[in-house]
Amino acid sequence: MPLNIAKFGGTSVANIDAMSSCAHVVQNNQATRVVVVSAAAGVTNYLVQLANEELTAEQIDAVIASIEQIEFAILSGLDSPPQVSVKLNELLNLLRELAFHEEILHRPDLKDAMLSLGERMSSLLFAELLCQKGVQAENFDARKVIKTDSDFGQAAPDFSLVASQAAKLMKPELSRTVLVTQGFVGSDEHDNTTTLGRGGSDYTAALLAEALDADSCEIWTDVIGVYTTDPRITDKARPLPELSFEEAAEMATFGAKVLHPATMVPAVRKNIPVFVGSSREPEKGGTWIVKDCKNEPHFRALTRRRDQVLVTIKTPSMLYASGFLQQVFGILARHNLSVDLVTTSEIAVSLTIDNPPNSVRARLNRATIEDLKQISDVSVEEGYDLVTVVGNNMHSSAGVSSQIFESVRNYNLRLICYGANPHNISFLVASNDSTGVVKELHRDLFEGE
Ligand SMILES: Nc1ncnc2c1ncn2[C@@H]1O[C@H](COP(=O)(O)OP(=O)(O)O)[C@@H](O)[C@H]1O
Ligand SMILES: N[C@@H](CC(=O)OP(=O)(O)O)C(=O)O
Repeated sequence: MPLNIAKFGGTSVANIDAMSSCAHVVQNNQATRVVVVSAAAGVTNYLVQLANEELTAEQIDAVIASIEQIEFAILSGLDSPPQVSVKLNELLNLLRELAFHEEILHRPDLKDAMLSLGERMSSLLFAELLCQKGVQAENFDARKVIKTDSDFGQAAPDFSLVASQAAKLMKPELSRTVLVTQGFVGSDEHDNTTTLGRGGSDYTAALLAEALDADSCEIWTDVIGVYTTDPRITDKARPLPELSFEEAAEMATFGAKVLHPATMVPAVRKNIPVFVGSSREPEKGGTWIVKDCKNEPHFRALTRRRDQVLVTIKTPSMLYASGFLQQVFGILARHNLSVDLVTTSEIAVSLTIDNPPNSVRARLNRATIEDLKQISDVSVEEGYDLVTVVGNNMHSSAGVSSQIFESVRNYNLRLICYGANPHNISFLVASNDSTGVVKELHRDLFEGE
């Protein structure tokens, strides 16, 4: 019997109507035996607020009330037995306890316990909805299987442990019941709750697909596939029927929010096709992400990643010196920052760092800058976005770069990264320009066909 893992994102489980569409999707595919759900849309943002912001008691109450409103609205749409509302209230009590915990702003373990609650509530409610629709389904605690390190907020899974736990605890159940589990959530060796980073439910689905040797992994969301660019940027964007693993990984890494950047890693390891489609309009089909595509166009898609910070580190002692870059990257690694673009000159190195709001962990912080200042002059510029052209053989084909640069000739490109791999060309532009840059590129590279 083939096995499919279906993941439903936040907008797909935002309310009872959206959840009902997801239930249909599950019912229509007998192979779907594992369902991964995200928190209802908006809930994780509220939880991040409670975990990271200094709020008054009234403000905390107001945020909790907003979460309760979302969860109770779903509950009221269910014809649910009393034990579901008892369990939901237990989770909400835990939320209240953590929100008012005096150490919540300083303890990453408590933050992750809090952040997990959105997924724990939605999986409870979705499992119940499936049962009411006549599907034999059970809520399953992902923390028993998604074993990770203790890097709270961005925990890394231990693949072999995930595989052995899934084989032991999930596989034997699948002939009996559909398991509805939480995306984004795991646990470390001491059974502390961990989370995989924002958007991490896609990653959970791919990890379980790998661990359970699934035949496919479906990512159900609010768009009918992966588009040539974010359809919110231009209504000319069009869905792609097919993408390669490499192209999808580049798109995810460089900002296509529809997929978490790590999603493709387990899929590639086991060559598992990944489908992206809309849970509201499943009949419209979607994008299949596969190992080998029928064609490999130079230009496949455009992505934009917002909230980039440009850090320039400048020191005359870099001239003819060795070991300076090592020092810089050592400091960034100590502060857990990952760098995207890097350019160097004789006495300066510029690099970009992701600095999104609503991140689980503070990204660029004062302490990092202070440490960098110990070895050099540092300037920090905010207000940039990274625009990336994703495609194939871009570094080895004549005319590719001239087409791109001709298209954006009226914009100031602050930093360009070209040819580090054959699948992308990236440049940093002022945030105010990025919509225009993507639209122009889209028109010139994708709308003439
Ligand atoms: N290339 C792209 N193709 C499709 N959607 C994209 C792309 N880039 C960004 N997106 C955005 O990703 C959104 C879906 O991701 P997300 O909001 O995280 O969904 P979910 O809550 O289902 O996980 C879409 O609504 C769309 O605006
Ligand atoms: N709820 C988590 C994990 C996630 O993947 O959500 P979504 O599938 O809605 O992007 C978040 O908001 O980050």
